[in-house]
Amino acid sequence: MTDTIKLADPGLLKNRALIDGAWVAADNEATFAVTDPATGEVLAHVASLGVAETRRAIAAAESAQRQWQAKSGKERAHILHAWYNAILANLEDLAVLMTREQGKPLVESRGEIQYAAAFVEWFAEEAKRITGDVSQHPQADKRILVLKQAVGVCVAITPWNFPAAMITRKVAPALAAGCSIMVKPASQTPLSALALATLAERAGMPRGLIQVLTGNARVIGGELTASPLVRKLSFTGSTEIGRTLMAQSATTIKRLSLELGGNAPFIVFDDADLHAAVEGAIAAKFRNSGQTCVCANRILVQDGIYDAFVDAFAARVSKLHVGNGLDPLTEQGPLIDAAAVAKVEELLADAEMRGARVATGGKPHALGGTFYQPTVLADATSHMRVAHEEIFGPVAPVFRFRDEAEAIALANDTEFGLAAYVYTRDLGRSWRVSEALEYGMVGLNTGLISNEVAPFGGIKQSGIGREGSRYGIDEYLELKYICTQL
Ligand SMILES: NC(=O)C1=CN([C@@H]2O[C@H](COP(=O)(O)OP(=O)(O)OC[C@H]3O[C@@H](n4cnc5c(N)ncnc54)[C@H](OP(=O)(O)O)[C@@H]3O)[C@@H](O)[C@H]2O)C=CC1
Ligand SMILES: O=C(O)[C@H](O)CS(=O)(=O)O
Repeated sequence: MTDTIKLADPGLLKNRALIDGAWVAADNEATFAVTDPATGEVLAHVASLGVAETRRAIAAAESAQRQWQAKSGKERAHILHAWYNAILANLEDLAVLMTREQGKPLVESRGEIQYAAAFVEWFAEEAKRITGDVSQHPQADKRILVLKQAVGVCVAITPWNFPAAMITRKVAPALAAGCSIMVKPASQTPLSALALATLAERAGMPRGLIQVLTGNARVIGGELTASPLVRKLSFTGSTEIGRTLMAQSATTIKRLSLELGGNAPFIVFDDADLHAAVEGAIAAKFRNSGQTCVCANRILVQDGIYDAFVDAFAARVSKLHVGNGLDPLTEQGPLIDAAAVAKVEELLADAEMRGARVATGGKPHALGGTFYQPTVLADATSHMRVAHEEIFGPVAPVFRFRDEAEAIALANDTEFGLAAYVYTRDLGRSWRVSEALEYGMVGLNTGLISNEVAPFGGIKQSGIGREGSRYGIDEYLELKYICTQL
């Protein structure tokens, strides 16, 4: 373990996986490197588990789950609240760890830790409110009872862009429902998951209930999806991998929650508040340097306000401060890796070849590495790849539209259906457009829609199920119907 990460509590920096309450190296001692995307420094060499370790984890998960589901919701809530408090008590260390391994500005990392903790707090409360019902039977001498019971052994496979929130958004409802869960974090950002699991241990979480399996995704994922003991998979990541995991889970008919890719339209009508729309577009596009699934991927602006919007938006974007996430002035960190930069460059070249105009940015940043200039592209059209592919970087293509009908048609012209945003001050239009948009989530005059109380998720090829909110715990519960003779 290198000493490049300075934490108040060095015990939070783990490079071993967590199996059945033990911090273990791989059986063959294999490791993989975790690097700082801003500097290229190697932060840690983390255990790279294989099949045998994964099978041991599955056995431990089954045993732990049987004991855990026998506890009351109140008992489960008590431990979840302790975990919530432990996360907040170590917020600064967790934020520094995240910025080092993922690159986002420290202020965003702090925000994500609070967001991650909020899911633990929310589902600690939900744990005590799992109810069923008793109904009349068609026959007077019988009764219908409906219980909600834990799904059982669960798996979470999570992405690098939100290394803490995507863990607790799955682990918290699973534990609240009485499940056990094995987490396979992204190999680029495992340190946050390992730190969260360390805090869960300290909070009194029983051994084997949360396990963190680091290493080769295909090997570990293959074992987890093949096992009939695993009853549920919750995945956040690309649609491509979501399809793979869905297919692998079909053999054993697992329950699935899939949070996949997006292609969010950000629609600005002539009657919108221009300043609010520009600020909303900044928030929706450039959070995490554009590396979120709900980022505005296409900015659609009505003809009457188009030029004024592009000028104001480009002026604002040109002032975004790019730098190392540890620098308090930084508003835009590096992209996660060179492949992400290459993808952005490819999409930009295609757009410019097909007539887009760079209003600001458009090149790798002078800092080098994976830093990229926040970019606004004017005169974007549906003939360009940026109209149909998830950019996952700090590039905002701005498209024109004439009227409401065209805006809705353009917005819905995609296989994705995660998030959409609408800026208008017309009440009727806000209802008509929100209802017509084929998306799981709509931001009305706001560019920030994510919180623990809202049902987060998409339709079409953006996924299945909802996370957070009072609906999120149902993903980890089964209904049991009991018919009783009086
Ligand atoms: N809808 C949503 O909420 C979100 C969607 N996304 C989408 O994910 C993409 C970017 O995130 P990214 O992490 O690159 O997505 P990936 O789908 O590549 O990876 C996500 C996770 O899946 C794992 N994984 C990759 N291949 C396999 C496999 N064959 N079997 C099992 N697990 C596998 C990865 O492990 P490893 O790192 O070891 O390869 C990682 O932990 C974008 O498309 C983005 O839109 C991202 C975040 C949120
Ligand atoms: O991984 C993501 O992109 C997150 O789901 C986005 S959010 O929940 O932070 O909005």
